[in-house]
Amino acid sequence: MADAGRQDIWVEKYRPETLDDIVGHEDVVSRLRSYVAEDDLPNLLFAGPAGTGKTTAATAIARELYGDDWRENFLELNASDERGIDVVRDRIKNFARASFGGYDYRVIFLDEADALTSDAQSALRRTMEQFSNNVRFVLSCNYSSQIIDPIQSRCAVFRFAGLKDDAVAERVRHVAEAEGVDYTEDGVDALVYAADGDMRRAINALQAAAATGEAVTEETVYAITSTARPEEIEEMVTEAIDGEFVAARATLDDLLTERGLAGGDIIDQLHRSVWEFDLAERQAVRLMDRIGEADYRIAEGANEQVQLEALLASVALESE
Ligand SMILES: Nc1ncnc2c1ncn2[C@@H]1O[C@H](COP(=O)(O)OP(=O)(O)OP(=O)(O)O)[C@@H](O)[C@H]1O
Repeated sequence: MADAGRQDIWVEKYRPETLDDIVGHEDVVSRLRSYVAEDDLPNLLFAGPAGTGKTTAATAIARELYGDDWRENFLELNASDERGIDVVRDRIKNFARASFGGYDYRVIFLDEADALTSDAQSALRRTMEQFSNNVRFVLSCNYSSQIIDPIQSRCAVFRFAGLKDDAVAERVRHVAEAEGVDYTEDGVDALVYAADGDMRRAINALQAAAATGEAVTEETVYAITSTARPEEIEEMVTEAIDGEFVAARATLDDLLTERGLAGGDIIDQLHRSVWEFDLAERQAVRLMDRIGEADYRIAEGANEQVQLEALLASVALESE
């Protein structure tokens, strides 16, 4: 039953089962494949943004090492589990001590390892040492810099970069075709743009767009994902650069209030597009500087609308 439910979710249904099916990350996959071939797995640290295949790679390794027995020999834990490091440690201990069905070691995948405090990471390091004979750890995090050195030095570190647009597009087409979804090419482009390298986001958006019962087009995708079209962002910036602050502010207001976009997402989109706009280099550099400032202030809790308006105002003032 539970499995049938998971199959309704396309990101699960189309999660690659083997290392070969993982899209992108060719170097990472080939190094992982050689560990599996030699049945000699070190502890691993996977670092990179969400939805790029870290969990998928860990489960693919387990499937390849243990075949049909993979579920009994693979434990997935989330480090940010609110019950804390003690519960995580207890579960690791129980799993590592249970009897082994003929394998030398089991694999524990610890997601969001960077959510652990340094004290909790030190405790984890001791646990890793305690079970180094019969457990291999795969730790997953967004930023390896958040992982304490003694853990990093005990792991082979792999970087999962955001996925390339071509890779996302290809996979999205594959899923759409397998599900018999009608789509347009501009719909795929919009999915790729909205996903920004995150395959989970692309496939989830595809499923949500397909659920409308209409063809997956640019319009449906931008509406569903609360993403501004690149042209809208460019229009807003161009207005500011031309000194038309009132018009730029109205475009911003429309994105925030009518379309319901989050200020942080607009900053991200601006950041991605700066070098694609038709701007003189000096203007692009100035804009980048303002984006950095607004991003920092928003992250510190400042009002998003005020920060974005201030960004546009400073660009508009420079045009004079
Ligand atoms: N490289 C990839 N190739 C094919 N599909 C992928 C890839 N990366 C992600 N996916 C798809 O996106 C879904 C989510 O990926 P996964 O759980 O591996 O992400 P993650 O990197 O572990 O993210 P998080 O850090 O949020 O846990 C998968 O179920 C799969 O459908």
